[in-house]
Amino acid sequence: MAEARQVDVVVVGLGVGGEEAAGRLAAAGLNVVGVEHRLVGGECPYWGCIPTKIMVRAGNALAEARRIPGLAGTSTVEADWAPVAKRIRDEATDDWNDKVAVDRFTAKGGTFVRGTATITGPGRVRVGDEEYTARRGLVIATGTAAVIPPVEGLAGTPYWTNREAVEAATLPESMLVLGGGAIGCELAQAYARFGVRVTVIEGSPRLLAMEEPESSAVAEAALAADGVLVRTGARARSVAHDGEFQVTLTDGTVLTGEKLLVATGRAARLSGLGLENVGLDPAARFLSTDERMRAGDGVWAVGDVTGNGAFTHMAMYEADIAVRDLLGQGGPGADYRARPRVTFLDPEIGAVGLTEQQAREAGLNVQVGYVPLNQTSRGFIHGPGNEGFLKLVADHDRGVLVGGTTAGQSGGEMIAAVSVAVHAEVPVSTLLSQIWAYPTFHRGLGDALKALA
Ligand SMILES: Cc1cc2nc3c(=O)[nH]c(=O)nc-3n(C[C@H](O)[C@H](O)[C@H](O)COP(=O)(O)OP(=O)(O)OC[C@H]3O[C@@H](n4cnc5c(N)ncnc54)[C@H](O)[C@@H]3O)c2cc1C
Ligand SMILES: NC(=O)c1ccc[n+]([C@@H]2O[C@H](COP(=O)([O-])OP(=O)(O)OC[C@H]3O[C@@H](n4cnc5c(N)ncnc54)[C@H](O)[C@@H]3O)[C@@H](O)[C@H]2O)c1
Repeated sequence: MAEARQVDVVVVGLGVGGEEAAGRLAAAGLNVVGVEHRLVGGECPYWGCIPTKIMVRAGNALAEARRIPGLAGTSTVEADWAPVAKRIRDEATDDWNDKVAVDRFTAKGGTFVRGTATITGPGRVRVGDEEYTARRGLVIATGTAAVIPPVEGLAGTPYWTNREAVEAATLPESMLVLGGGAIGCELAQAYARFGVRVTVIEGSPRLLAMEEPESSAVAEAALAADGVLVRTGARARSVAHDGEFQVTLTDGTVLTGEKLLVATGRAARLSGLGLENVGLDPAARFLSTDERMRAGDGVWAVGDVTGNGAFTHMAMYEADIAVRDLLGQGGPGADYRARPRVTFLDPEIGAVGLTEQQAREAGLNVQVGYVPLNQTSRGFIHGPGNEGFLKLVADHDRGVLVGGTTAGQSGGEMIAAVSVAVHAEVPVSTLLSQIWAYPTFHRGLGDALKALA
């Protein structure tokens, strides 16, 4: 093996977090090697956020057109997946080619290496026959991969994960979805709106189980309105495939579908990375980090791999903190109190901070303000498609909001106001004196604040 090449930093995995960290460090003048074995940009642009939101946008256009009767005349809607698949292939993913992203990184002065990185010792990384020694340290940004549950018969069948669902040039006639979290729900609704017969099988008693129960109810009603059959509290006992999928539930029910999408969560794959060579536990679920994103001596970790929230904005946020630390620039450390998330259903479900239950479990003196969207002026005006609610969670003792959910049209936009309040700890008394424009959806936040009790 050739002598190890001396550099400043090696970034392992150039998904959202790694690309941001590597690009920023290279632009700052450091000698940076970025290693990626698939596509630079990672899950979000090629199989995650961007293509799935292109599907959601298209599905929402169909749904809105179907709301014309009763509001504005008549409409005839004929769904066609071809423009969606074309946008995903041509505009979003460049036919799953990352040349533009690689060039963007190298133009900043970074060295790109395509391959699988293994950590061989402190500051040392091997990719194929090459070895690199990083003077300042390593950034681990290896993301997560789909978890495939150990259901009898599932392995070996041609099941889909989000990757195949995103790459589909044509749609199946029917699809079973195992898992009713963010991926399962978003893809179920998008596919259903294009005429696919979709069944969601969720093991826990409700969809979007990590969110407010009201969010789960909204999600379930929205999917049902689009013709999706939702089976909650249902576990798959076995899977068989003979041209079509048969999923047998633990209660004996047999569900069939042309495709089976497995959307049962994602996990960091830490074994095989060589973490033991830098004193870290390869059997851990995630890489735990301090407030500077340090996972160990000379090792930083950012993005999904840290387990602090598998969202693109979290990967970008953590990359910024690691970059500042590596460059000795100081600034604020990681603070997860106001972590926002949006499930892109129609209605959109925005959320930030703690749910009511999480706040109670944290021992806070909880107050809740809840307003159904259809009871606000804008909800009334909007009519069809006005499902949703606003829910605020306050810590009465400190007089601040600690969380909130904004479900409805623009729910993902409305959450911004609650995020500011939670992040900046704006006193509830100050928020109560705020002027909210009429007749907006977000004006309902004023009502929810008044309802805090
Ligand atoms: C269907 C779907 C929809 C989503 N929608 C949204 C959304 O709307 N909004 C949102 O905020 N988030 C969304 N997410 C989550 C978002 O995609 C992730 O949070 C984000 O991609 C995390 O970035 P990351 O850099 O941590 O990891 P990744 O993007 O997974 O990148 C990690 C990279 O590391 C590479 N890698 C791994 N191991 C090695 C190795 N040993 N050597 C070299 N390279 C390696 C991988 O190939 C990969 O490119 C979605 C995810 C999915 C699956
Ligand atoms: N809009 C967004 O920001 C967005 C969209 C998609 C994904 N994501 C990110 O990706 C992550 C992964 O998404 P996901 O939907 O795969 O995971 P998830 O953890 O959100 O949901 C997985 C669901 O599958 C269920 N489940 C697990 N095993 C099961 C089984 N054997 N049978 C039936 N149900 C089972 C779980 O109870 C859970 O509800 C999300 O948590 C989120 O961080 C974000």
